[in-house]
Amino acid sequence: MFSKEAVAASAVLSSSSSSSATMTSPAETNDLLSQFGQFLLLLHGHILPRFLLAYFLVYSIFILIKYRHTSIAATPRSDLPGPKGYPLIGNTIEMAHRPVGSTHQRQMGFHKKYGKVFSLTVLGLGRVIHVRDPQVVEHILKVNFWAYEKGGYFRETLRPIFGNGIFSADGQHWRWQRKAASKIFNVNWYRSYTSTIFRQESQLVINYFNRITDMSLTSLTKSSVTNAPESTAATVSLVDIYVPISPVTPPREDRVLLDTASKVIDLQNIFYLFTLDSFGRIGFGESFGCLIDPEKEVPFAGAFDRLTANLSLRFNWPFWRLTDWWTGNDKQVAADTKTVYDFAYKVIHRRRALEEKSGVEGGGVVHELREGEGGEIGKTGVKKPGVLSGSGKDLMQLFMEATDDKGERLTDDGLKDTLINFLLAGRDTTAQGLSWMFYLLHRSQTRKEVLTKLRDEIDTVLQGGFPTYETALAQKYTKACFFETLRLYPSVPQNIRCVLEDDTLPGGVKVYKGEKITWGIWGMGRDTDIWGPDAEEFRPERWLEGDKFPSTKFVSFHLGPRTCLGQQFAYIQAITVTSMLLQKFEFELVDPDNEPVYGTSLTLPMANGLPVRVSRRRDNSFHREE
Ligand code: HEM
Repeated sequence: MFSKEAVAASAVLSSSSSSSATMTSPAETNDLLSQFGQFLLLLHGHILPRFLLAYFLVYSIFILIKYRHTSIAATPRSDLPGPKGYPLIGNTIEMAHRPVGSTHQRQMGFHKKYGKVFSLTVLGLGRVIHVRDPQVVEHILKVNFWAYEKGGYFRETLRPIFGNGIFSADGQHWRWQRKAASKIFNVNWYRSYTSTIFRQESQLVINYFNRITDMSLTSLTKSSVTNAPESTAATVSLVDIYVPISPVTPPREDRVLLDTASKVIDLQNIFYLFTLDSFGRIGFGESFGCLIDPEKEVPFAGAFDRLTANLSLRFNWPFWRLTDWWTGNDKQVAADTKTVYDFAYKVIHRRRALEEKSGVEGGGVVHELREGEGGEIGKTGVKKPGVLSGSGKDLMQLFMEATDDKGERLTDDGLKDTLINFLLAGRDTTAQGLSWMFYLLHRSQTRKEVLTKLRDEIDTVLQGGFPTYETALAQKYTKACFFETLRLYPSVPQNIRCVLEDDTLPGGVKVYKGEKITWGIWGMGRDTDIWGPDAEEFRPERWLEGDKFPSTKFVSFHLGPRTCLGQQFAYIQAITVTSMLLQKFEFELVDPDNEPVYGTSLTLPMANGLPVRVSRRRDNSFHREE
């Protein structure tokens, strides 16, 4: 049973003890010393590790018992119900488990079992309290806003994309950004600038669909736009703006035209291209050129998509450092971050050069957007085809002009973060909302009359004309369809805050500093306690009856001081493109009976896009000249 070393050690011990009783010579002393040295070596080489091993085992057993249902270093909340977790990792795996949609369903199941508040533990996050009550969510986001923050975990995990921008900022830094941005997102800007761009970009989608459906209507031909010179002038006209950032590009990996013969396109992909191009022009006056040829890949868009998908995986997976290193994903993230940053800095440096030349902040860029001449306003207040125009400053110009309380301006780094934060905020969210709306409008379970009512409203308000800021406000049913979509498929399906100081929630549950508190927007939108027995039904009428917006039970655009800055922007954009597409085309889902699978993201994409057949609208009594 004993190893050779242990026997030798005991021999050393016994020989040293027997010789200790007699006098020793120096030679014997040396011998004794060397034997003692050997003994220590053996102790170190054998017994000590055993001692350490034993200590380690006892400690591990203690840790295993202590954290038998929770993640390591998290103390469970004995006063709150919740699912038991696995030893040392708590509920980490089940909360990160794929497919993504199942996370929302699982959370909904836990609420059914444990009630409106439950707690669990997750590695990296510690104790996480899940809440489901609109009053509690309102308390966190509005009533006691200052007791909660985004916190370090959020900031560090998502740093490559958000940097110090508005999305991850807390405290004073957030306050400044919010104040500056609030001044920019106003009615005048929507009316004269963003609405015009939405219309023009929607027209490019129509041009593409016309090409697909073999119609030859193209008000902006491909050649007229790809040959346009790159714009650096202070005043930029429409044709100047349509500059593809990378004119020679490979075909897209994620294809838009899925089947040429039966005219099947991925509508979600089209909406991504539409919101990206729109944002390029609104953000810094240059289109990414995606809609000029939707079949060509735009490297920036590819890098941006991969980056957001990879970072969202990190957010849900505490072992990401290890797995990213193992799979080499960290290199991909670094390369994509560089592509995105390089692009942002290129835009900023161009503006700085213009600023220097003109002596005006940001270069004083104002975009003149022309869409044709000589029209008139119709009886309904709607502008007739071919008469629209607008002008305005882009986001970059407006942020370069903005100053903080001390009169200081944003640095290049600050501008880069701002650009990327707004791009992220404004691109995927609206594109996904639009995709889910087209899915809901055309799936087999939805009453046919919903689409009929929507078309009727579009035809009545627009009378065959183009949508404007004013018509978008008049289209109440269209807006209701969009909000109803976001209730069932919120673009931000889950949110989280860090508790900054101990607090008591409505209903009496205490939360403590350092805890995380989360609410599932996806689940709240389907909760029958909140929305009534028909909660799961797509029924836009509810927004025109009792459920008026804003309502504290609708949290898809958030609430309180950090409420979404772009909500009006988003629904005007959505109403514009929806109206222009439904004026001209009919859509048929390739799979009308099944819900699309959810993709991996911080937002709520469809994993496999939205394949639809597109054809020219047959019952159109209004014909719009183009
Ligand atoms: C369907 C479309 C959209 C939805 C559902 C949506 C939803 C949200 C949500 C839930 C938040 C809160 C995030 C948080 O603090 O945790 C938010 C914040 C924000 N959104 Fe949106 N958003 C949409 C479109 C847009 C657009 C188009 C823009 C701008 C162009 C925008 C700009 C912002 C900004 C700047 C914030 C940060 C506000 C702050 O922290 O003070 N959003 N949005």
